[in-house]
Amino acid sequence: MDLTALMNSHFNDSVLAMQRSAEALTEPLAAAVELLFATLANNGKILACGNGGSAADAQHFIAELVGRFERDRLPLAGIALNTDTSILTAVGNDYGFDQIFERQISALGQTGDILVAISTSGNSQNVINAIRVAHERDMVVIALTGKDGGQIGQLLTDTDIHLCVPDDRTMRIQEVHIVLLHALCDGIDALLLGEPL
Ligand SMILES: O=C(CO)[C@@H](O)[C@H](O)[C@H](O)[C@H](O)COP(=O)(O)O
Ligand SMILES: [Zn+2]
Repeated sequence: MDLTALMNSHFNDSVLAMQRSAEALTEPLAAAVELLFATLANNGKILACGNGGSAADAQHFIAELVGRFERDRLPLAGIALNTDTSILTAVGNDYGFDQIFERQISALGQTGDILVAISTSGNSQNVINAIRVAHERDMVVIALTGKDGGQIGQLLTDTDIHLCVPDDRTMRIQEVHIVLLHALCDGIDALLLGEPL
């Protein structure tokens, strides 16, 4: 086993995934910034969810809205739906794991809010259910997926934004997702505060 070659392949593969994503996703990413900014300016809020590494990404993104990204600014309205262990265990235990996000959207989501739905496969049932309920609330969805977009890709409407990473490996997709989420934060700050540093 040539571990050095294996480790090196991760850097090379990640660069390739970034390059392919830059070509495919720069325009919808800019549209997503405008949508998020308009929502926040209209007193809407951002709800985000995902499983596993994508749960970490969702809470990372929301922390940078509520706290800050690179520069001081007003706090922005966002909630990560995968962070409250009491809600997750109660809803998971009483209603099922597939409902852990949709129930929170039923409780908190309003027309004019945005759901940021993160799933590398596009096939996580609890994220699919979250999108269905968000649509029932007339919320717009920004979906971060990968592979072929999975069932989530089929579920999105023309008013939603689909950021589907053109790669098949979960880790590569997640690596691009974190760049997308940081770019969204930077874009929001640029519209709020002016040119980035
Ligand atoms: O972080 C990783 C793999 O890199 C895992 O924890 C991964 O997020 C989990 O297997 C998730 O359950 C995958 O869900 P999804 O991205 O397909 O919606
Ligand atoms: Zn991981």
